[in-house]
Order: sequence, then C-alpha cells, then structure tokens
Amino acid sequence: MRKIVIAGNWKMYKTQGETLDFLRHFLGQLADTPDGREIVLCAPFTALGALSKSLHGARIRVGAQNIHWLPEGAFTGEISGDMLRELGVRYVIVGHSERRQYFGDTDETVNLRLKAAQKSGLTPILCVGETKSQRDAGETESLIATQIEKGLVDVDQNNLVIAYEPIWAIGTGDTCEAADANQVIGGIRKLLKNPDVTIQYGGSVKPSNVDELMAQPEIDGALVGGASLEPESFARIVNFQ
Ligand SMILES: O=C[C@H](O)COP(=O)(O)O
Repeated sequence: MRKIVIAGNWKMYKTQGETLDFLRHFLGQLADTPDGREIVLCAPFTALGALSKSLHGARIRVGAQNIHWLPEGAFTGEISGDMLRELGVRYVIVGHSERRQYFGDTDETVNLRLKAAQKSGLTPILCVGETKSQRDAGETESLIATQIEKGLVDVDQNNLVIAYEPIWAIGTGDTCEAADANQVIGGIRKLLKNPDVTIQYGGSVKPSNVDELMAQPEIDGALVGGASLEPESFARIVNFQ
C-alpha cells in the first residue's frame, strides 16, 4: 500500500518566530484533512527544535533539508543524522537539485547521505529530475535512471520517498503537465525493487493544480516549495480533493 506524503520544503525561509506563527495559522486548518495523509514540514536547521516542540501531537512530521553521511567529525557547516533525530526529525530531503547545483552534491554523495539517513532512523526523500535542456534533448528518462540507480545502491527501499522534481518547474510557476509527471513517475517506479515506494511530484505545486496532480494514479504526494510558506495555501494543498 503506497503512502501519501505531502511535504513542504521551506528552503532558507522562516526564523523560529515565523515558524511558530505559521503553525498558529496552519494547525487549525487540518481538522478535515483525510486520514492517511502524512504531512511533513522540512524547515531550516535553526527552526527544527522549535517546530518539534510546538507540534503537541499534531499530525505533522518534522523534516530537514540535508544530512552528512558521517556521525560526527571536522565538517564545518554539516549536520549528522543523530543530531537531527535528537531534534525530533523524521524525514530528510536528499539530493535536491539546489544541493546538486550549488553545493556539489553528486549521485555518489547523495547515495552516502541516503544510507546515513536510514542508519539514523530517518526517512530520506530522494529528489531526482532533469533540466530544461536535458528534457528538450530527450534525456529525461536516461538521466533519471542514472540518478535512481546510482543513488539507490544499497539503500533500503522500504524506508524511502522519492520526489520527481523537473528542475525547469521549480520556483518558475511552470508546472509539468500532470499526465507527463505521471508518466515519468511510472517510469521511476519500474526501476525500483519495491513498487510501493511513495513517489511525489515537486515543481510549482499550488492550490490551483494540486487536485489534478494528485488525481494521477502514479503520483503519491507532493514536495512543495513556495506554496508551503503560506499556511492557507499549504493547507489547501494537504487538503487536496
Ligand atoms: O522542494 C521543492 C521544490 O524545489 C519545488 O519548489 P516550488 O514549489 O517553489 O516550485
């Protein structure tokens, strides 16, 4: 049975105070959210502790946005899985295109981070996706197959979420057609040993397009950037029809 997971990726937005303000407005809008939908907020490191402490049994899981592959060491600016666990974190995004583009993540380091997350009892959200030029060159399928195959070496597919995020659709308002996203995600599923892995779509998910995306048979959730920053819009997304 595939689980529905709707995750907000706050990227480098929201202080602790802004996080608490978000929760004040967001939690009250979950009263009618159907059972069986996992809601995750992936906050900046500095807000994770405040987020965990303020949930008081609410049905929200806390997520981080990066993890180092070693338990400790001289790695300035990095954070380990056990440090995240101590803060109540359950999920962690790995291999987001912004990490790959700006901070040098490769399929090899993504693989190390995935395994480290699982070793610490976290559920990693592996991001894959193509650029516009790769899509135009017809390379989407082969590029994603490489990201999946190299990323998932020795990774436990029973504790994993994958997010298909076409890079040209991130933060652009230019959403991938729902049917196209469904087709790519169906292709990803065929590469997996475990067909029940939750596979999300990410890239300009909004209240206006979430219903159509979530109606697709292969799409099990969403990884939401900009539209997760506002309580009203993220609530509408998690309450998709
Ligand atoms: O992780 C989230 C994605 O980068 C999507 O961001 P976006 O919803 O702002 O396009």
